[in-house]
Formats: sequence, structure tokens, C-alpha cells
Amino acid sequence: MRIQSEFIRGFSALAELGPAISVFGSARVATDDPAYQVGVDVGRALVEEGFAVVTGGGPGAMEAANKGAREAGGVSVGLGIELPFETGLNPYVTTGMNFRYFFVRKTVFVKYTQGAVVLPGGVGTLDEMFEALTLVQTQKVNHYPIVLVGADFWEPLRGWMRETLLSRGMIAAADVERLRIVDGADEALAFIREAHAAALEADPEDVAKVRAQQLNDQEATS
Ligand SMILES: CC(C)=CCNc1ncnc2c1ncn2[C@@H]1O[C@H](COP(=O)(O)O)[C@@H](O)[C@H]1O
Repeated sequence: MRIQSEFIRGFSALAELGPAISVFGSARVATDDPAYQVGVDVGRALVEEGFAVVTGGGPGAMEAANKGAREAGGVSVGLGIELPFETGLNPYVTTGMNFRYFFVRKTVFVKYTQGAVVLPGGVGTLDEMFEALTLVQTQKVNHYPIVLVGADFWEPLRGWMRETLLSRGMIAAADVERLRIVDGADEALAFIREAHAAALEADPEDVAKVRAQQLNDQEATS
């Protein structure tokens, strides 16, 4: 019951959200780390392109993206998680809620956004990135660009996916190529823009359908 009500709360909180992009990344990046500034730039660039920014609402890269989004006057969403060591939502979140369950929260990230920008991070970031990739690979989610920012950080992972996963037949070449690696906010935005435009072209009613689906879900669960 608790799980169900958390899904409902999450769906209701974001039902009216327009086009949005998730930003995942390390909770541990310090504000003076250059990676923090990349997060700020990503948040700002997404808002300037017309997207709401959705993060885990915590510190580090999440805070950076929320800061950029908020400072650009956009919708800055934080889907927080209740943890034993309470950190709370960062101060740049304009729309926030806290989840008890990571898996509910992960569903909400992918369901209510049209793509993901992934900044360098640890297991939490990898979990979110692979969740999104699994849903795309299995076509549970379509037209969902995933862009990894920071070639030096991400190339070794993609290399391992090619050399080990692909060569042993555990993954398709297309799945590896789905992960676009870029450097910096401008390149990340260019890819998201291109992918979003392609999605709209493939299905011009895409955004409208996403909206309608969200409203249906909300009605079905209320
Ligand atoms: C300093 C610290 C560990 C704070 C934890 N506070 C957190 N607050 C919100 N989301 C989080 C937190 N830790 C991990 N996550 C989730 O996992 C990702 C970061 O995990 P990591 O630091 O890469 O592995 C984020 O995208 C976020 O969605």
C-alpha cells in the first residue's frame, strides 16, 4: 500500500510537467569542482531550450543542475530520497517530493522525462543510467535519448561494454551506440535537441500523447 501510494504521489506531482529531461550525477561533487559547473551549465541550457530539469534533488551534480535550471527561471524538480543520513532537498529545487523507495523514484524519472543527461557519478548514477538503458533496450520506453557528459569518464565504460559485453554477445551493437558520449553542456544539449526533434518528427503527437497518458494515469489512480 505504501508503495502504491508513493507511485500515486509521484505521478500526481509531475502530471502537469511539460517536456522535461532527467539529469543524473554524483551526490559527492563539490561546488568548486569543474564538474559542478558543467552541471549548472547543463541545467541552464535545458531550461533555455524549454525543458524542465528533473534530478534526485540531492547535493553535488544534482544540486548543480537544479541551480542552473532555477537561475535560468525554469522548472527545477527534485525527486528526493529518504536516507538514514538525511540531506534533504537542495535549495534550488522549485518542485520537490521525497520518496522512500528508490525503485519507485527511478520509474518516475523515466516516465516523466523525455531523455536523460548523465554526469559523472558512482553507483547511484550508474543504476539510473542502466535503468534507463534497459527500458530503452526492451522498448518499454521509446525515443529516450541518453547522453553521457565527460568523455574521459565514460569512454572506458563504453569500451568495456563493447569489448566484453558485445564480444560475448550479451548486448547488441545498437545498445552500445545508444549511449552518446559528449563533452560539456553545449554538446549535450545539441544531442538532446536533435533527438527530441527526431522523436517529434517520428511522432508529431508525441508530446501531446505523453501529456494525455500522464493525465490518464492520474485519473486511473485517483
Ligand atoms: C552525499 C550523499 C551520499 C548524499 C546522498 N543523497 C542523495 N540524495 C538524492 N539522490 C541521491 C543521493 N545519493 C544518490 N542519489 C541518486 O543517485 C545518483 C547519485 O548517486 P552516486 O553519488 O553517483 O552514487 C543521483 O542521480 C540520485 O538520483
